[in-house]
Amino acid sequence: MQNVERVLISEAEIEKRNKELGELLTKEYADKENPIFVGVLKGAQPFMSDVLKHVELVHIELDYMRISSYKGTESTNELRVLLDLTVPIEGRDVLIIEDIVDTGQTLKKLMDILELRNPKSLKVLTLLDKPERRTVEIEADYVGFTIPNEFVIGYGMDFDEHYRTLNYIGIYKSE
Ligand SMILES: O=P(O)(O)OC[C@H]1O[C@H](OP(=O)(O)OP(=O)(O)O)[C@H](O)[C@@H]1O
Ligand code: HPA
Ligand SMILES: [Mg+2]
Repeated sequence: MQNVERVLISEAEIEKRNKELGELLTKEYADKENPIFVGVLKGAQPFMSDVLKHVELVHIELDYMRISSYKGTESTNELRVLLDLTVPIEGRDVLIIEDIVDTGQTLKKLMDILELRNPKSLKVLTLLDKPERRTVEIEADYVGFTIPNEFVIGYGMDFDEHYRTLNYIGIYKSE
């Protein structure tokens, strides 16, 4: 496929890991009273839907936020909240669901915003973690895969809004 240097994580590997993560979340959130899972749009959408197929709980509320910063392969350092939660999270167990933690700027900003609303707990699930690029100190609680310092596309992740529909994760090849 054009502009895919190579496949980094196949569809089958993603599926296998999603099942493990879903089963883990099922255990972790079974006894929580009023949990809410927050998907970060747009990138986390395919991962969130697929992982939730393996979460065997019916008492979890779902909501979404949208924060955007990337132009091409670089963070603009100008983070904007484009869509906010529709419900209060005070006193609730909140799980942020991300596709990737790269510099960590997006997650840091999101956590700062949500902490101010006094949740009972605030945890993070990310499909991918790219620790080599971190510019702020922040770690996710649950990680699907730790990846090298490469720009990735597919399975929700874009290069200028393209490639999100690939069913695998590839390394982007610039011309
Ligand atoms: O750790 P960081 O360097 O901040 O990068 C990670 C963030 O960047 C991407 O979002 P993006 O701003 O591209 O929005 P999108 O999900 O709509 O593509 C990704 O979905 C994460 O939210
Ligand atoms: O490697 C990446 N690919 C796509 N979007 C991203 N946003 C942060 N890092 C990445
Ligand atoms: Mg993006």
